[in-house]
Amino acid sequence: MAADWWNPKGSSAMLHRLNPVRLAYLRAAIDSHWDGDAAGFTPLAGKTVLDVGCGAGLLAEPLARLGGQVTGVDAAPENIGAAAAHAALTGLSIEYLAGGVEAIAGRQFDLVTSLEVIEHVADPAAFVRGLADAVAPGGLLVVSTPNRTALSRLAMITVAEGTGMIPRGTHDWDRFLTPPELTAHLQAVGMTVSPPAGLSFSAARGFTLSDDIALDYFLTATRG
Ligand SMILES: C[S@@+](CC[C@H](N)C(=O)[O-])C[C@H]1O[C@@H](n2cnc3c(N)ncnc32)[C@H](O)[C@@H]1O
Ligand SMILES: [Mg+2]
Repeated sequence: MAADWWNPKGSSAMLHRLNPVRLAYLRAAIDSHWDGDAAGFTPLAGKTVLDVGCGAGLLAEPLARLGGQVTGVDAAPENIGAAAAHAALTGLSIEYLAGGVEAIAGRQFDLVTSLEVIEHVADPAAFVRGLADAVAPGGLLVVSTPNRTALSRLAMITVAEGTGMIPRGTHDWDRFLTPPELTAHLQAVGMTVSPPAGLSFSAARGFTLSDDIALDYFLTATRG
């Protein structure tokens, strides 16, 4: 699967389709948190960024293009191999490390992202603690994940896995966290959490940012 990551029609097709929408969300979160200029090209200039569960770098690369000094970590070494190979092709300087968040060994970052990862981890409370510990004072954490609803079961398991849009067995619906559950995990480690933003899908418009959090959502949290 590692080599297939950057194929927009391959097994990560869904993540490719999510990318424009989640970059728009991240851009707005970055500009609002650091009071940036929404028209600037490099809102992350001078900022360190950690992307946890980076896969082959689908998000890490655009974050580097926004000016961030980006580190990506992923539990699967073959994904890190694919990520490093792709960054070399595109000429981007990104630090990639295999492992969980512990791979960064106590370092802290201005922006920490972990999109579509926590639904795959065995111990979400411990994972959230690791994310929070990696956020520098004054920093920002952005997480996205599927909600645990009848809609997410239908769309992501029955339809997406049933038709092969997402590889079968990718998701365990019972592990999905609702926004209140994920918010509670973040608050338990001292983070201040903003209300969730929805990532919804319609046949006519594809993926869009919306108030509808039934399918998938973002949470933004700050230290303090
Ligand atoms: C669905 S992919 C998302 C990739 C990327 N964040 C994106 O949205 O394009 C989930 C990734 O999380 C990684 N992963 C799962 N559990 C992890 C953990 N505990 N620490 C770091 N990476 C993890 C997997 O290897 C996989 O690459
Ligand atoms: Mg997932």
